[in-house]
Amino acid sequence: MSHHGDADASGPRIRRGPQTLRGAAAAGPTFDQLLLRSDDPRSSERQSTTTDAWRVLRIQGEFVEGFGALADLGPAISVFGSARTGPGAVEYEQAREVGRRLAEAGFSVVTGGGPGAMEAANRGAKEAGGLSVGLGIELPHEQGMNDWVDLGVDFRYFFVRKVMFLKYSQGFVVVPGGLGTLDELFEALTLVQTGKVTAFPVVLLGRDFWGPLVDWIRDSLVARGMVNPADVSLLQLADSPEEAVDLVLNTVAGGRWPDREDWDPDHQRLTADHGFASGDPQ
Ligand SMILES: C/C(=C\CNc1ncnc2c1ncn2[C@@H]1O[C@H](COP(=O)(O)O)[C@@H](O)[C@H]1O)CO
Repeated sequence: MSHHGDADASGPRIRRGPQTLRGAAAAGPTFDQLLLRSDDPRSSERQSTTTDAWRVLRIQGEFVEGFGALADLGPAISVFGSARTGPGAVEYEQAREVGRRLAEAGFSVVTGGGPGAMEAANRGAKEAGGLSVGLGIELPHEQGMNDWVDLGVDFRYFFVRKVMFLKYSQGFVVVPGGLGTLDELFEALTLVQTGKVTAFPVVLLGRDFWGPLVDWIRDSLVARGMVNPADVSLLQLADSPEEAVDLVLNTVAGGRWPDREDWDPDHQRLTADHGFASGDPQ
């Protein structure tokens, strides 16, 4: 699907679930906006209950579709990063190289299916002959799945989509990004920290970009007792695509990362000596 020509005389194109809409047909809220609004003018208690009940079924259907589409994916790494990093930018080329190296190592590459770093990682994977996966999201005025996705699944709900990233990936490479990237990064870290998932490697590519965030976590959050020092070691910093891919794949392949034995149930956190083979995140 090309991105070109989306905005013409009839206005920008948006997607609502399986529908692609323009102009008058695109008026009105998205499914996410309807779900999350608290001031729905149409909602008597009965209508609201009925509507939400149907939404639950739609959400259920989205899980079923996602699980069905991805069940046979095999080894996969997710790449998160800015939707706004354009071709030619250093970060775009780095994400592309990450996608390429992961594919060459036999891993499927999973992204949010959008533009920027997502497109770059999908592109690298496809160029290397790997399976390039996009978990798209319905957004107002979204541009649609990028051209480099081979297996694309669209979601209406961010939270359903996040489950798919976490369920079907053995690790994460995170390239520079904004709020969406931070959301995905911290979702993964929180689930590891709280023992909701078996831990997996999280590699941050770009020491200049991510270093200050890791410093802040250690110097402020750890220093104030809000984060266990061991949790900081869940993050691994890399300077190059090669290093990022090596770190994530070494950890997946043979590294020892936290499992249930490293979980301290009394304190609801990882023990400090779990031996995560991450190297120094500083
Ligand atoms: C803003 C633009 C396009 C938005 N399209 C997106 N499509 C798919 N996934 C997206 C999109 N925007 C954000 N995401 C998800 O969040 C991460 C990037 O967000 P950030 O705020 O840019 O860091 C990314 O990993 C996606 O999963 C085009 O102008």
